Amino acid sequence: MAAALEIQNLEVVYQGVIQALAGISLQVPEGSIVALLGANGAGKTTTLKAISGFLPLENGRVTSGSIRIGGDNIAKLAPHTIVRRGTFHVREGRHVFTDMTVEENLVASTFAQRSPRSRKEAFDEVYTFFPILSQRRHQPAGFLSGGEQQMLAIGRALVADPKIILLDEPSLGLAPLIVKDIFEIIARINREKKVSMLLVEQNASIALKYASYGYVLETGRVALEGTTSDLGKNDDIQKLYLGVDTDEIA
Ligand SMILES: Nc1ncnc2c1ncn2[C@@H]1O[C@H](COP(=O)(O)OP(=O)(O)OP(=O)(O)O)[C@@H](O)[C@H]1O
Repeated sequence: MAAALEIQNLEVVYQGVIQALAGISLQVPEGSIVALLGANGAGKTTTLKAISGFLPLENGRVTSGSIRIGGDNIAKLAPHTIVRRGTFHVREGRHVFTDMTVEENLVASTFAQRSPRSRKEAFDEVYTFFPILSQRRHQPAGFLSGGEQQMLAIGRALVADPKIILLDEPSLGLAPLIVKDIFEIIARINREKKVSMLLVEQNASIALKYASYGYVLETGRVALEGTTSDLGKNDDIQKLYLGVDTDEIA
């Protein structure tokens, strides 16, 4: 299967000295959901920022390696060019414009729209996936619950009609039932719109459930990779990420 995203030997350095990624390689096949797991500071968010072109904003730099989207190396492109080519980064912490209404937040994403469809069509699609946003469309986004803000953050990505969405910790700080609802919709977007996803999650059990393949990062390197069904059976993953006491089971 063709790759929506292919990273080879990627190295990233912040402030000229802090090496955050020390040569990682990974692939997201077209139409798939791939999980990126790892402890705090392993380099997950840095990987997403390298793809979306955000590193220079934090004095970070790709020092070596390639990031290919649809075959083209985008490692040196500016963020607005990358998003217009179909890669949308839904950042950790539900970045929405809190003083703007739900619909104004969607309008703010139209600069990145790839398809010629009208705003109305794009917004109606968001409201079909997230009906609660339609009810709240004229309210300031700051009045939404955490779960609704996460839905809006994903809705803003949908407006752009991306080929691939980079999702950074969509479950963070949300109640388990809301997390399940949001992931069911993420899975529908992936299935129905064939949008590929690279998913960073601390919640390994949910990531392994919805992704088909996963990579585990450790201090800037890929320590382990495999299908999510294999990773779910791995002793280290069970101990470190799923809270299973494998010694006790044995
Ligand atoms: N803006 C920055 N300036 C300097 N160092 C940074 C910056 N952002 C991240 N780092 C460092 O790069 C490494 C990787 O950080 P990163 O945020 O990518 O990890 P992570 O796996 O996403 O962790 P978390 O789960 O805590 O978000 C860490 O050592 C971190 O301290």
